Formats: sequence, C-alpha cells, structure tokens
Amino acid sequence: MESALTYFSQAAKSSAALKFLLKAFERSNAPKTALGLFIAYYLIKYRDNVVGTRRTNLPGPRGLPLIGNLILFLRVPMTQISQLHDRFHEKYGETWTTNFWAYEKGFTLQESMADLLGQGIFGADGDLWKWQRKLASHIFNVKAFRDYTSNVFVKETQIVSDYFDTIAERGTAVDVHDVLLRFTLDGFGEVSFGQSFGCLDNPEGEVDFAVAFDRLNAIVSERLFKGPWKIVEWLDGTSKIVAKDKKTVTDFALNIIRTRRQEGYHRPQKDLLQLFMDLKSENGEPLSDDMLKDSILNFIIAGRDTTAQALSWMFYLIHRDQSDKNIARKLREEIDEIIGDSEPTYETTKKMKYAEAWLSTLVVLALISLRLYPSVPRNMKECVEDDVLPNGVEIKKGEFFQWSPWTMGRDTRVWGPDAKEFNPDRWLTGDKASPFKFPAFHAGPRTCLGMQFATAEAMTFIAMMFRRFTFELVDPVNEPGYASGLTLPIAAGLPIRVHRRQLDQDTTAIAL
Ligand code: HEM
Repeated sequence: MESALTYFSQAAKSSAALKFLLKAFERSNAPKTALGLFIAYYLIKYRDNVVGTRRTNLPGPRGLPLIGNLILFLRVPMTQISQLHDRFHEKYGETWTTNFWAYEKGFTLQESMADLLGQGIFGADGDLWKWQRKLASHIFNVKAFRDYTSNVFVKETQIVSDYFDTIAERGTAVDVHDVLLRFTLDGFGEVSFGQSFGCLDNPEGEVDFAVAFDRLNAIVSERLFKGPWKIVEWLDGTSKIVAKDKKTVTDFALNIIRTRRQEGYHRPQKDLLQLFMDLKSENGEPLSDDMLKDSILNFIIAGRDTTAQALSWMFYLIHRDQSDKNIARKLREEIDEIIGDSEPTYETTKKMKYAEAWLSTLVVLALISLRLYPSVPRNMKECVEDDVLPNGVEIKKGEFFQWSPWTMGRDTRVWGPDAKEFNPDRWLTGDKASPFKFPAFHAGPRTCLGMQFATAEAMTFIAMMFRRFTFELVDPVNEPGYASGLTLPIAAGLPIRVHRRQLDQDTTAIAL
C-alpha cells in the first residue's frame, strides 16, 4: 500500500515536470527542428532507395529518395517488363538490382498471389511445399501412367485435328493460341482430374472458367509492380473483379471435387485428384475442400498455360518470315519417317516416343522456343538467410532478388553472338544445357515436375498436326506481344491459316 502511494505521488510529480518540459518544448522551435532533423535523416539514409531497405553498391538505375524505383516500374507497362529486364541487363551487367521489391512493406509473393494460388504448391514453402511436391511426384512422370496419358493426348489432338480440318475447308484463320489453351486444359483435366472440361467441344465458344482464370492470373501478376496493391485495387474497382473471378474459378474447382465424390474413382491407378483426396493428416483428417481447390488451381496453371504457350510461341518461331524454312521441312521429314502414310494412332505415337533422334529433335524445338520465349519469363525469391552470389554480390536475409529466364535466354554472353536467332541445330550438337544456364523449367529442388508430361504432350500434338497440316501465320512479320501473367500468354492470340497437307507441295511457301 505504502509503495503504491509513493508511486502515485512520484507519478504526479513527474507528470508536472513533464508538462513543464512539454510547454518549454512547445515555446521553442524544437518540434520543427526535430521534425526537420527526422526528415533529413530519412532523406539521407534512403536517398535513392525505399524506406526500410538497405543501400547496396550494385549497379542499377538510381532511385528517388524514399520510394526508390517505384515510379520507374509504375511507368513500364506489364507487357514490356521483360524487355526492361533486357535493357537493364545490357546496361548494368550480369547482376543488377533495384530496391523496388523491398517497397512492398510486408507483401510477400504468397500474399500477392493468394487469390489465385492459395496455399497450393507454387506459392508454398517449407513443409506445405514438401508434401505437395512429394505427393504430386508420384504422378507426373510419363512412365507412371504412360499408356493412359498418351491415349488422352492422342484423343484430344484428334479433336483439334478434326477442327483444323473444318478450318482448312472454310479457309478462315484460327487462333492457335486459344485452341492450344483449350487442348491442354481438356487434356490435363482428363488425366489429372478424370474429366475433360469440354473446351474443345465448342472451340469457338467462350469458356467462363478460362476467362476468369486468365484475368485473375493477370491481376495477381501485376500486384508486385503496383506498390500498395490492396488500396489500388479497392480504389480502381479491381477488387470487385477479383472477387467475381475468384468465385468462378473456385466454383469450377469445387465442382471437380463434387463430381469425383458423386461418381467415385474406378481406375487401377490413382490420378492427381485421388492422391490429394486420399491423403490423411496425422490425426486421420482428409484435406479440406479449400486445400483441394488450391491444389487443383495450381496444377491447372502448371498443366494448361505453360505447355500451350510454349507450343504457341513455337508455331510463331517456325512460321515467321525470318525463320529458316528448312526447320519445318526437316520436322515433317522426321514425322513422315516414323508415322509413314498412316493416320497417327496410339500405337504410332507410342512408337515415336522411343524414336530417339525424333524425340530429341522435337524436344529441341520445344526447348528452343522456351529459350527465347520461356513460359515462366521472370521469377523472384525472398532471401531467408544471408547469402553471397557467385559474383560476390551479397544478399541479406529478408531481401528479394529476381532473375529473368527471358533475358538469360537471349544473352549473347551465355549463348554466343547468334543468341537471338532461332536455330534448333544449336541443341543437336554439344552438351545438354545445364538448368542453371537454361532455367526455363527452373533448377534445383523446385525444378518443374511436369517436364516429361509437357514434352510428351507437345510431341503428340506436333506430330499429329504437322503430319496432316501446314500452317501460315496471318501476320508473319510482326512479333506478337505478350500479355500480363505469371506465365507468357500471347496478348492478342496467334491467328494462323491451316492447309491440308499435300505431300508433293512441301517445298512451296504455303506448305512450309
Ligand atoms: C513447357 C511446359 C512447362 C514449363 C516451361 C514449365 C516451367 C516450370 C517452371 C519455371 C517452374 C518453377 C516455377 C516456380 O518458380 O515456382 C515449374 C514448376 C512446376 N511445374 Fe512446370 N512447366 C511446364 C509444364 C508443366 C506441366 C505440364 C506440369 C504438370 C503436369 C508442370 C508442373 C509443375 C509443378 C507441379 C511445379 C512446381 C514444382 C515445385 O514448386 O516444386 N509443369 N514449371
């Protein structure tokens, strides 16, 4: 009790003293001086970088006080960001930096992508990542379920082939990029979730899921370049679009789960969905529908977008005016050798899979388009432990760094003076490129799980299409632009004309 009284009287005294001091402080110019000093300190400390970030001596564009390079990035359209990386790389050398990422103030990649990726494998770290990767690795190798997967690829390609036949008959153009996105979505749905989504049933009709999915993908991919994106999206109304699109894609995924529960699963080998649905936690609990939904959406982005885009850019590279016409001719010769005059069937494509030279040529073609047009054109990671890069650059815990497979694939220091040329022969000689030199499928423990799957799917499509048709770009001169996204969609699609192949015309311009 006594000590409490002592405390209160001392507190009263000290509060009187405090009031006196405050009054004296107010009468003087001290508040202004303190504020001025405070601002000056911040302006000097963060003279060209974002508040809260470390100044480095790395070469890079000089930033503004307190906001670093935020304005620079805000002014660059998202559809030019890889070209900006090229310019920085050219100007500042092999390692360059901006403090832009640190401006995010607690944003993380996961937070910004959560509306699309949730807790799925692409945004996950630590144990959440490990178990998803382990589970999925049982399924994403061609060996594990080769026969079934190959059948699906052949079946879906046949649908495209029949559609292209009507296009050739009509003599109109078709957007091959759109067709490929339908093809990979239907195929992936059938292989991984046991149901084709029927996008190719009506190849000219709109697919609500795809529209919402692509828009959401573009929105989340732009967030890191927007600064305080939650506020920006709330102010410009994007948050309403996000809510609507999120509902569409969520309903789509939940419907896949519902269908499986209603219809059960009857195949001898589990598909991806069944693996996830059968998983139990330590206390016997199955995964929540929310987690199942996240897994479905993550695998759709992996299985649909990447392969469709790689094939689309390949169509462009092979058929544009400046490309060597022998590339398509050589490709057809190899396909003819394996398939002969017969229509492609499961058996023939199965045979093709073992044709080493043919396979390597096709892989080469797929790879070459990925070098110049990587499906994942830029990537970033947060540093969780202080590190020094091989060139001596220090990265501190909590900092972000980014790399650009797009820029690396075009770098003359890495690929020689003809780096920007489309030359498949480069891959036929010499050693296979290390994934660290050619990171289109990532490298290390997070390497793409679907590389074989994508290769098999691409091979089937290319073989069956080039066997039967020749193609002509509607615009063979101008390079198509890419759209915003986590991957590399062609902004305005890729319109092509399709011609039924006439074997004796292979050397003409149209037959390519
Ligand atoms: C041309 C086609 C493809 C390309 C270029 C590609 C590229 C990539 C890249 C760059 C990553 C790393 C992304 C990151 O930073 O997190 C990745 C991861 C992944 N890919 Fe692919 N991918 C392709 C096709 C596929 C397909 C068809 C599947 C599934 C069937 C697939 C499944 C995955 C999965 C599950 C991961 C996550 C791996 C992990 O985080 O551990 N990919 N892919």
